[in-house]
Amino acid sequence: MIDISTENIKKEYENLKKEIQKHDKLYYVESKPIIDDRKYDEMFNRLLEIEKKHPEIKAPDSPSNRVGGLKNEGFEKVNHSIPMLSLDNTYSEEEIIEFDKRIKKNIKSDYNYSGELKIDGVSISLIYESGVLKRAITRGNGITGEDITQNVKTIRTIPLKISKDIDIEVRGEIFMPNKEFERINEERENSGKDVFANPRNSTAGTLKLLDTKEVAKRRLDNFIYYLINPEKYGIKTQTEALDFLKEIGFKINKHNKMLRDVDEVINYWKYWNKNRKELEYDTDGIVLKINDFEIQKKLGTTVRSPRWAIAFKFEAEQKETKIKEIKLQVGSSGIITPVAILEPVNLEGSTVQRASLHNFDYIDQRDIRDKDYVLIQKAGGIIPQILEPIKEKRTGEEIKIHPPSKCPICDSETGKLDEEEVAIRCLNPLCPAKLKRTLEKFASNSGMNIEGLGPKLIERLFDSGLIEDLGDIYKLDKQKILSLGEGIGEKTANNLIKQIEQSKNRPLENIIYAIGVPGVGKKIAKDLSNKFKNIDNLLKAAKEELTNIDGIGKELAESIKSFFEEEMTKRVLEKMKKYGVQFSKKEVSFKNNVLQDKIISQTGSLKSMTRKDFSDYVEKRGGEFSSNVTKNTDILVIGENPGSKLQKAEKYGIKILEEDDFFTQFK
Ligand SMILES: NC(=O)c1ccc[n+]([C@@H]2O[C@H](COP(=O)([O-])OP(=O)(O)OC[C@H]3O[C@@H](n4cnc5c(N)ncnc54)[C@H](O)[C@@H]3O)[C@@H](O)[C@H]2O)c1
Ligand SMILES: [Zn+2]
Repeated sequence: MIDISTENIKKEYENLKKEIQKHDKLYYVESKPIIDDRKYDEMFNRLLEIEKKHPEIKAPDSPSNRVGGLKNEGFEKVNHSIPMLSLDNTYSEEEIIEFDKRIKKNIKSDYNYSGELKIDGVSISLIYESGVLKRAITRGNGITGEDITQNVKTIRTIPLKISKDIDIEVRGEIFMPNKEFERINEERENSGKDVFANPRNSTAGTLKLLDTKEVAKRRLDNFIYYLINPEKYGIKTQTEALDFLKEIGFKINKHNKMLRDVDEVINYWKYWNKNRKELEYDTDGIVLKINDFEIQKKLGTTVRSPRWAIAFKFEAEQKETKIKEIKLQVGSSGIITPVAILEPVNLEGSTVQRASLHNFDYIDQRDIRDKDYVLIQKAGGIIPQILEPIKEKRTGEEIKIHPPSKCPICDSETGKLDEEEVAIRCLNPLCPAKLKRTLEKFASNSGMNIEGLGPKLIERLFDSGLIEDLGDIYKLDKQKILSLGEGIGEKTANNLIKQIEQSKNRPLENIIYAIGVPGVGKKIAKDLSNKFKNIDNLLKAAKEELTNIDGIGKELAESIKSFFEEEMTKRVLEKMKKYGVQFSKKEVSFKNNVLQDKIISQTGSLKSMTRKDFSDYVEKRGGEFSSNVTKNTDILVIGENPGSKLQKAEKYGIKILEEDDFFTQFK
């Protein structure tokens, strides 16, 4: 006879296992989860429950055998000195009380807890030899991790050297502050890339980057919370260990607290459950650790997690609301972003009435439809996010959202710039939506800096037909401006004309930024200006000349070239030229040209000046500063801890000079 209930359990188990494996991959490998942690934890706990009751059906490849963590090609695999474990977790007070009871039963002596915030980041092991940081390893599968030392060295709050010349291994969490998370996601959305679901995924994604320079640009931070082999330093408790770590130079979370009993634990949890949004980083619970290391040892660990610690997760507030409408917004680069307009609800202290749906893949993966009831939450405690539709509430009136084939503003064809992009764009270069936004950028401080030409006025100039492209700004005269009527007097008109006149002499880098070349921000605009000196050279630039510039890859080079090849760009530039806009870099004559026409690069940190000052130093003497080493580099200057540029320079046979020698030779 077949036992139906066992068969059913088996089926449930297999499905759960597959489902968890799928989400593990999305979460750990791709940093792109599509369900929230609570849902994941529910599935995982159910899996554990089944395995406990029916050990005979436990699969050898069960997710419960692995600790999980980030895995990626391209980094060296390293074994951990002792395993890096996960933590058991719970969402309920009862289970915390249970946990404490279990401890009490097993331990006869007095004990207390170290209460710590559970920082939602990526765990890291740091190895110091004679006080110097030698290695930084990810958790990986808990036994073997990956060496990401170069990336970790870019984090300013991780000491490269500690205050004692000792051998030591410590562990902690690398995280991305919420502000930085917001900034990066905004940048990604604007350039057509997929966004990160939360700061933790953004941290994981960043640490996996193969380009260390790119990592350095994202301001990661850290807290250290473990000391390996504390007895070596005569340390007996977790609280002492934290003090010691702080003393020798590590960053420790200042909200850690010694807790004497389960009531204090629950109060600590309650306090932070309520107040965590005041923190500038994301936390997803508290971690309780038995304070005394002797007791920790007695309790021991399982393959997955220590028995002397537990994570008590916060309630991420989730609310239900209804999508009133899905609006399509067109940005300055033509990217079409779907935005959900919601029935207003209060979520963690503020009213939420809209949430970006980011792109059409996001909608598709979660099957979100117009008029759906949806579950919302704040990512990193700040940005409202639609988690999932509540399918049970569907009435049949919900409308599936498809990527538009026509631009909602100008009705032109839409498409992708390249296969890897998730974003859909309006392909019409004259699209009014793009143009209004481009005009705003054009007039902004970093662009042509035309004070008084703000979004409202742009809108009016545009709607009245006075401006059809960027060049038309220079055709404006007082008469035309006054013809806009209401609210615009002599004074405003005169002032605007004066501002427009002055803008004709802005530096070349401002112009390059202002005309809105897709993917060209302030920094690249500056590099282009330094390299090409005038717009005609830039128009003629070969792709290789562009990719030689730091930060310009093949794709960007292509998009720059195709921008300048467009008829519309040429027409606009012609028009601007005709009306007297200056398109050359103003050459300053140097008294001292010791570095004339030389390309100088630098690696390692200099004693005497910052990188920025060094680059100015070089430029003031007629040279060109380049942040990477190519065959064309003339001199590489090396400071402390030189990086891989040194090997590159050696390979190309480039002249290498120590800092002091360089400054004596090229005063
Ligand atoms: N949404 C999804 O699709 C999905 C998929 C896989 C995993 N997950 C999430 O990932 C979790 C599993 O990841 P995990 O194994 O890192 O477990 P975890 O994040 O629940 O807890 C363990 C980790 O907490 C961190 N931590 C932060 N502060 C700490 C402190 N003060 N002391 C000690 N540790 C501290 C450490 O990195 C430690 O490894 C799951 O609980 C789930 O929420 C989600
Ligand atoms: Zn359009």
